[in-house]
Amino acid sequence: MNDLMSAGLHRLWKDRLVSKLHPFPGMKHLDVAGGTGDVAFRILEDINSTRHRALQDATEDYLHEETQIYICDINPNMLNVGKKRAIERGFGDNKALRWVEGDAEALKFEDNSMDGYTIAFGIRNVTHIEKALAEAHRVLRRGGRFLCLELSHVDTPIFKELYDYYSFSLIPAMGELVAGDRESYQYLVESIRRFPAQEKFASMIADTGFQKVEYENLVGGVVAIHSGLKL
Ligand SMILES: C[S@@+](CC[C@H](N)C(=O)[O-])C[C@H]1O[C@@H](n2cnc3c(N)ncnc32)[C@H](O)[C@@H]1O
Repeated sequence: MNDLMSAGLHRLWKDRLVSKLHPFPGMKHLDVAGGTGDVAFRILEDINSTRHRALQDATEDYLHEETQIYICDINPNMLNVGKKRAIERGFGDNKALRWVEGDAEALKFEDNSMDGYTIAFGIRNVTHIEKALAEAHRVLRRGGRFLCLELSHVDTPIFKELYDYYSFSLIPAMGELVAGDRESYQYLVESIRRFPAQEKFASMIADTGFQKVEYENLVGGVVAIHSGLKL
C-alpha cells in the first residue's frame, strides 16, 4: 500500500531522511516506530557503502566502537516483519541491527546515549506527541540529531484540492480494494489532517529543547522532514 499510495516515492523520501542524518561507522542510532526496518536498512547500507569503507581501510582501528542501530516499535508483529525482511536483504546475522519492542513515549534507553534518532511515518500515531519528542531529546547525546519524516500539509490552492480529492476519495477506496481495509485508510487520511502543520510541529520540536530546528517540504508538503539538534 505504501508503494501504491505514494507511487513508490516513500522510498525516495526515506533516502532523503537518511542522507540528512549523515550516518557514520560506529554510530549508535535509534529508529523509532521502525518495525519494517526500512529506515534502519538504509542507514546500515549507507554506513557499509564504499565511501565509508575507503575511510575505514585508510585508517587502522578506525572503528573503535561497533555500529548499533536500534529499531524500536510498539508492535511485535511489525518487528517480526522487519526481522524477516532483514533476512531477505542479507542482514539476517548483522550484529548492528537490534530489534526492541517499546513505546516512543517511554523509551527503554539511557539518557544521552544515542548519536541519532529517526522516526518515519510514526509520530502521527503516538498518543502524546510532546512525550515522544521529550523522549527523543532525553536519549540523544549532545550534538545528536533528531529527524522526523511525516505526512504533512499541502498549502498550494489547486494542488491542495487535488490532494484532498486523492486523500479522501481514492486512498480509502484503494485500501478497501488492495488491503480489504477501508477504515484504516480512512483513519490514515483523517490523522494526517489532525497532525500539526509544519510550522506548528517545528515550534513543538523547539519547545522540547532542540536547537537549529528546520523542516523541508517534499512534494509540496505532502511529506515534511523536520530536524533538530540537541546541543
Ligand atoms: C506506518 S508504520 C511506519 C513504519 C516504518 N517507520 C516505515 O516508515 O516504513 C508506523 C509504525 O509505528 C508504530 N507505532 C505506533 N505507535 C507507536 C509508539 N507509541 N511507539 C513506537 N512505535 C509505534 C507501529 O507499530 C508501526 O510499525
